[in-house]
Amino acid sequence: MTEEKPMLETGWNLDNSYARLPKSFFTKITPNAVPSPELVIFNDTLATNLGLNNVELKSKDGVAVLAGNSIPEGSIPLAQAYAGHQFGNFNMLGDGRALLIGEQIPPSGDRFDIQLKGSGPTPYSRNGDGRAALGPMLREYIISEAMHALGIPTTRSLAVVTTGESIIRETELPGAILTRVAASHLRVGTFQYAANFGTIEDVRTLADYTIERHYPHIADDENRYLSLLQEVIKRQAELIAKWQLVGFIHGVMNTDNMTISGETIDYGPCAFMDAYNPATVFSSIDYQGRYAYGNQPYIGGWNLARFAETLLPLLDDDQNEAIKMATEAIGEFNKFYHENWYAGMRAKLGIFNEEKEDEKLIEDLLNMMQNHSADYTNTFRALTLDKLEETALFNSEEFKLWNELWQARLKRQQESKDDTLQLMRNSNPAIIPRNHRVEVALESAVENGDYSVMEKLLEVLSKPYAHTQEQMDFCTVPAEIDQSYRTYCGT
Ligand SMILES: Nc1ncnc2c1ncn2[C@@H]1O[C@H](COP(=O)(O)OP(=O)(O)OP(=O)(O)O)[C@@H](O)[C@H]1O
Repeated sequence: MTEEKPMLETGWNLDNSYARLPKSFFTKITPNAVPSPELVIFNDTLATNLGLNNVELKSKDGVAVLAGNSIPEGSIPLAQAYAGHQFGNFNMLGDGRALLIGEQIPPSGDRFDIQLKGSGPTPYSRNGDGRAALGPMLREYIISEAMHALGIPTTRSLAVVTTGESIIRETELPGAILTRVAASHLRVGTFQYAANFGTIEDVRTLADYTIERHYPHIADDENRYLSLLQEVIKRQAELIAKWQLVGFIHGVMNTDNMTISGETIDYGPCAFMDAYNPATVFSSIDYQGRYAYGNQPYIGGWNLARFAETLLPLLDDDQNEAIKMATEAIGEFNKFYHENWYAGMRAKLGIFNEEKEDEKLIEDLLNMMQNHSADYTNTFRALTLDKLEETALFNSEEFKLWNELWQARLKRQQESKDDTLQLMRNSNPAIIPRNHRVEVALESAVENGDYSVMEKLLEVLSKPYAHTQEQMDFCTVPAEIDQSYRTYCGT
């Protein structure tokens, strides 16, 4: 008698709350099958956290789901409608190459969107082919996971499968699908879509849905829609401060790339800054420097003002009153942002409490770093490890004076040297995903099918605050970084 094999439980436990919104918010869609899906990278830890069965998901049937060739039980696949300001211009957009297969509810009871990016055309594809190339999907995988390890709210990456199909960009490229995991895919652009193409009731429905999903504690507030605006403003202020503190440049802060949950989304032309310079831009299409590092907080405020506009009819029947409320709320963004950034900067310098002169201490350091083209990450790392000779500033008189002031400042606080050091270690990463490292890993994977470089990189990036020699060797910036790695093209 043959032994009966136990059925493997897949672990999928999908709900489709988004599909219960009015029909205008999405289009139900069956994914286009791809010829020969192959799993190339898989996030075991994340899969486990999602309550998924790793073994099953990596099997042929499991990979078919990650490729959109089969739909898991309980899934209602759909493309989400949204609009957005792209480089300041308003457009109707929507998931043109992605679909939501549902919301996974692990035993913890949390809810996570599971989205396939690169899964084929949708009614929102406009002229696009609905597909994604392997390189950019691996890039999103690496950087989003690195951001998570740095403690920055972000969408996550569960897997990348190659499709067996070539796609045409400037050249022929291997196609791929990324499984993206997010608190939700609600964007400022989702609200802009409802406000511009729907009714006030649509905006209200969307706002109520958002409150229930992300901000249930404000549900009974006197003006829940004002509270929603204030909460999103707070989360974005926290998020953008975190970006600035690690030198992350998002690169394409269009309103459709700003989430309502406060997670970082869309890793297109993003990168981490090497030499400190607020004017740094990575995207090859950002001619005006709109999305330069130093502009990110301003753009954050601009995008949130667009969000506020969508909520005006819900804030107050008297529109003058509504505008007043919204303006006041938006005005708070700068304050929240600055508080978060300033606290983070003090922590980077090992400072626990606040003194009036701290702002000047920070400002002076940043100015010196800019004047000497000092590497952002490595300067703070050198301060953390007391290896001042490793900073580009070391020989300058100005720095010597600054260092004396800093040391005196640290002596004025009660915390022990060890506590100070620990604070700095926890606030200054030893390693970030340097663009040239990422590009080398991608080249090896895409050109040679060798994923070992990427896997090693992911491993090192998963412990960014471990200041071990091995970690730090990864952080070295070669003198001759290939400048072509500094611009980004193609999706
Ligand atoms: N190859 C493509 N085919 C169809 N639509 C596309 C394609 N590439 C981008 N789009 C659409 O163009 C818009 C802007 O693209 P962008 O590159 O910012 O987004 P994305 O990376 O595809 O998606 P996301 O913001 O979800 O990460 C989106 O609506 C996107 O769906």
